[in-house]
Parts: sequence; C-alpha cells; structure tokens
Amino acid sequence: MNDLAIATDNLSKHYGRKRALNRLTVEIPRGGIHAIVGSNGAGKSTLFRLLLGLAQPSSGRSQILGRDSGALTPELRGRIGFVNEEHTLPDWMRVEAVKAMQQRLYPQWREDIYREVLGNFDVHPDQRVGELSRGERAGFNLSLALAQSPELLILDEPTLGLDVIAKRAFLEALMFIGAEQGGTIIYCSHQMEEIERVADNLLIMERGQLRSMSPPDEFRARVGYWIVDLPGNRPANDEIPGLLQARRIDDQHHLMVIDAGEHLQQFLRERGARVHSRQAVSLDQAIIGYLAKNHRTPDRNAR
Ligand SMILES: Nc1ncnc2c1ncn2[C@@H]1O[C@H](COP(=O)(O)OP(=O)(O)OP(=O)(O)O)[C@@H](O)[C@H]1O
Repeated sequence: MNDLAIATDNLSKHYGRKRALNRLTVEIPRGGIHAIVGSNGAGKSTLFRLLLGLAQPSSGRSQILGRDSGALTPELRGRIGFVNEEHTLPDWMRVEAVKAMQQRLYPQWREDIYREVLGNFDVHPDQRVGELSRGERAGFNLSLALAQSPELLILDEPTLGLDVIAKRAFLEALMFIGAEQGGTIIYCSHQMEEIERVADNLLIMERGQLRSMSPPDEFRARVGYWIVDLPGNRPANDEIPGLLQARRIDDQHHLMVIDAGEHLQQFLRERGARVHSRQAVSLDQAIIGYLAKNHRTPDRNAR
C-alpha cells in the first residue's frame, strides 16, 4: 500500500481530435479534502472516469488507492465511493429499498450520517427514486455515498441543484468524513465559497493539465491586486510581470497579478509608476482571474 489516494503519470485521453487530458501527472496524498477546479471542459470528469476505470486512457497510467485503474477488484471498488452529477440511481426502486441494499453492501455503513444528510430533504422512504425532484435525488445520492464512509470518496459537482441548507449539511458531513474518519475526498466544483470552507488542497486544471496544487490560502496569497498610476503609454499586457487582468478605471491602472512581487515592483519603478494600493484578493477572485487569463473567447474574425 502506498500513501497516495490517486496518482497519474502522463495520462492522456483523446476523443477524436479533442484532447480531454493532456499528459496529466498528478499525485494526491491520502486523507483530507481535495478540490479540483477548472473551466468547463478542463478534463475534471474525464480524469475521474479514467481513475475509476470507467474509460480507457489514450496513453499514460493512473492508479487509485495504489492499484492500476484498469485492474480494480470488486473489493477495492467497495472502498471507493463515486457520485457524479447525473445521480444515476434505479428509478423504479423505492428509497428504503435502495438504502437497505447499500447498507448490506457496506460494512462501515453510518446510519447517523445517512439520516443527518437525508433529513434535510422531504424524502419519504416509500417514494420511488424516479419521483424525487432533482435536488432530492442529489441529496439522496449524497446521503448514500457519505453513509458508506468510503476510504476514498470521489464527487463530481456534488452540490449542483442543492439549496443552501442542504448544501451546508452536505459540507458538514464531508468535513466529518475528511477530518474525523481519516477518509480522502476528491471533488470537483465550480462553487468557490465551498472550496474556501472545506478544502485542504486546491488543484487547478486547465485544458487537460494540472496548473497548480497547493492549500487554497497559499494559492490566494500568490495573487495580488495593485492600483497604480502609470505615466506615458500603457505597456502591452505581456510586458507586465505576472499579469492576470488589467483594467483602467478613472485614469488608474488596476492590475491583478500572480507571483509578481519583486519583478513587478522593479518594472513599476523603471516606468516611474506610483503605487496607490496593493490589496489581497479573495480565493474566488484569485481563481477567476487565473482561469480568465487563458479562457477561450469567441473568435470574432471567424465569420
Ligand atoms: N465522450 C466524449 N466524446 C467527445 N468529447 C468528449 C467526451 N467526453 C468529454 N469530451 C470532451 O473532453 C473535454 C473534457 O471534458 P470533461 O467532461 O472531462 O470536462 P470537465 O472539466 O468535467 O467540464 P465541466 O466543468 O464542464 O463539467 C471537453 O472538451 C469535452 O467536450
């Protein structure tokens, strides 16, 4: 047994000419809550499918709990929980029957967690799964996954469609599993405020590659927001060290920069600039600024 929850080595997945994963190499240690963020289409769901052996890589390798993804045994699968945004559950079965089935399958079943999370939804045990609303379905699926207390829980956009109260209950259950039970949770989300609250580790993916991995606070501290007066012509964006975003407001330049520090200060000195303020940014702003830099924009000449 190694101490990694997942590991990939130059993992690629192509769909025709499309590259969903591009030689991705990443290692996530066991324990804690790891959040993966990225723009739409960055490859997050593809990574999960390959890790779980639900799709084959075009090249490269991946391991989950120390085993190759292509050779997962039923015993090992039983130690991994997976919830995706589609919330695939048997529509024709009643809630109680699904729960009883899961309870038999998982020896570590935590009835208290199941009740705690599901208690946020008006779900009756004798309702059929197909009758549940979208949010109820998501809540039911999450209560099942959390109650299994799996060694590794992989969640693909788990809180999509949940109301704020249900979201809070889910996040609390997540933290309980991560912190008190020593499990590993890997999840992807577009909800930054959730990540700030629960994640120990933040991974940023872009175009099938890993761009950054660190505790969320460390990532946030790399990004700064400067307001400066720049005499003369405005420099080209690629001249400004670490620039993520530039805006001009009331004759002042507002610069969001990453890892800029000394280089930026030197650049500003050489330009005779005056720094009005240098501010910290929220995690939300830091991630959005970072992703926006390389975000695809419509090609307006392509008509
Ligand atoms: N079965 C498929 N056939 C063709 N292309 C696919 C297939 N599955 C994924 N892709 C493409 O691969 C890329 C990565 O998709 P993926 O679903 O992994 O992204 P994601 O990061 O989970 O995105 P989102 O945040 O939008 O859910 C996308 O450009 C997508 O269009």
